[in-house]
Amino acid sequence: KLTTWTRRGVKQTHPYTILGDSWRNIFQVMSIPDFLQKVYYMYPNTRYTGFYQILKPVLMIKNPELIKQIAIKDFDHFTDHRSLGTDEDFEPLFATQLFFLKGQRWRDMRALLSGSFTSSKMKTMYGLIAESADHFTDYFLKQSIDLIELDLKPAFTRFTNDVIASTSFGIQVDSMTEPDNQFYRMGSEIANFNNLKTFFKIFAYLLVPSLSRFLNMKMFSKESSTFFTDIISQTIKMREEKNIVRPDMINLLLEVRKGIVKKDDESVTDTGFAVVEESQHISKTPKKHRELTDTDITAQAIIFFLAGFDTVSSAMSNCCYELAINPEAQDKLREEIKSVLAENNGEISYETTLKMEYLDMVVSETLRKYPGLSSTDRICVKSYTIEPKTPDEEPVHLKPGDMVFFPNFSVLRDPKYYPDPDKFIPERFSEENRSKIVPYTYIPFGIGPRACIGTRFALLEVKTILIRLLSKFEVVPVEKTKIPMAFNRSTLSVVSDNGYPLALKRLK
Ligand code: HEM
Repeated sequence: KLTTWTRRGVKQTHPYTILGDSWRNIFQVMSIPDFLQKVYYMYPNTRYTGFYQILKPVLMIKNPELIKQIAIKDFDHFTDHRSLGTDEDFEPLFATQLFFLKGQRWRDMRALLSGSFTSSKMKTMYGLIAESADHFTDYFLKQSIDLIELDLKPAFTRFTNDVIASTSFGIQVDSMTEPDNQFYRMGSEIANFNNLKTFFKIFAYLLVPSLSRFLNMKMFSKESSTFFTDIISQTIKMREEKNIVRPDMINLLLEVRKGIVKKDDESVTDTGFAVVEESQHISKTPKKHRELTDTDITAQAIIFFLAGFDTVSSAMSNCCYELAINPEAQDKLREEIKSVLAENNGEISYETTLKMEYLDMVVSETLRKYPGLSSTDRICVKSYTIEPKTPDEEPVHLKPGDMVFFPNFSVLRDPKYYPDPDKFIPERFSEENRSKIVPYTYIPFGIGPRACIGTRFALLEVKTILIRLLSKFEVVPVEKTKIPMAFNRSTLSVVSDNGYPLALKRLK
């Protein structure tokens, strides 16, 4: 019987012996957000609840102050994410990605990469994002029909694919007009964690890593690893031989490798309320421990792809879904877009994008209702005790290897922090209301030194596409649009189970 948490004095779920609580997700009886809600509300007045991911005991931390304590104040005890069993000598392209690196290796890499995600670096890359957004909008503008019915998610996925191809791999593709291009095919293959084969690979890694190694079961196919490695190494070679400078991520990483540190222009406006500032932990880490190899650069370009492909297209889709079913919010946003553009001679630039306050409120509220990842984990790396705060709590002793879990989705939908949590209310994030948000409850990008590194990039992409789309089209619901949304049961992200059937209505 799985009773680890009961024995440690923690209230726990009622798991099955072999699959723990995961049977609901394995057999897709329940979506992950719905499962989180079930555990979160099982013992309403507790700060934490124990549950089991297959056989692994996991402690769900529900209280925002305790989340802060673990993720920020006592971060040194919880520096890592759960590993998927692969390690550097077995599959370097997977294991050296920032998300999976551990301890000092993670700190060094994060410190090296963080300088590439500042506001002024985003401003430099804005032109590339805007170019892909123009191709995307032109594709629809060229169609001579007034009402284009489509599933918006696959369309946005093609857009985010093209942005990462351009900004992280240095190549230009237009996946709307060339739907079968090789980059999109290979990218979709590595980013698809929902197929049965990948599911069993992950299952095997978690249960018997040695068997996975023995059977040489790698996360990426040989074809896709070779494809991405070749693109990066050819691009690096060409840039070094011909002294080519392109305002993209590869260029920034090559500068890091050469030790070129360009001073950031701190006057550049930031991309939005949801930005997570880089932590002091990271800025204090020495910048140059180990040189970035070509494999390191490829692995990071791949994680930017994996982390930014589905999350960003989901945010765009969820936002358009909400705007379609809340037409007054859509009209208000379009008014703002039109008036800021009129004040700036119709020019859409990095600066004009960030002048749009209601746009920022709409995006912040979208990420509150639909955080890209419904939860995130931390592994205890140094023994730790959660001291009791109430008479019914006992000290909870955590040892290295124990796993804690932040239910981002449930915190962001908790009526204690966000009244009427299922309603889409951008005004929660107006200048005057922001200060009322309870600290450490706005966590769509995670929290602490290990939070998302790409927050600015993600917000800029979402805003860039929304401005273009909404200035030319109205997004409207169609018969198949499901209200309210039911969540997809096979993914960690917070997305609809019947896609995003909507229509783009050309503005007169
Ligand atoms: C709306 C879009 C996005 C959402 C909602 C999102 C959310 C997240 C979350 C929740 C985490 C885990 C944080 C934690 O454990 O506390 C994360 C990590 C990460 N994200 Fe994002 N993300 C988004 C877009 C992006 C983009 C565009 C990039 C890169 C260009 C990116 C790169 C990363 C990386 C590298 C990590 C691992 C950081 C580390 O372990 O140090 N993400 N993201």
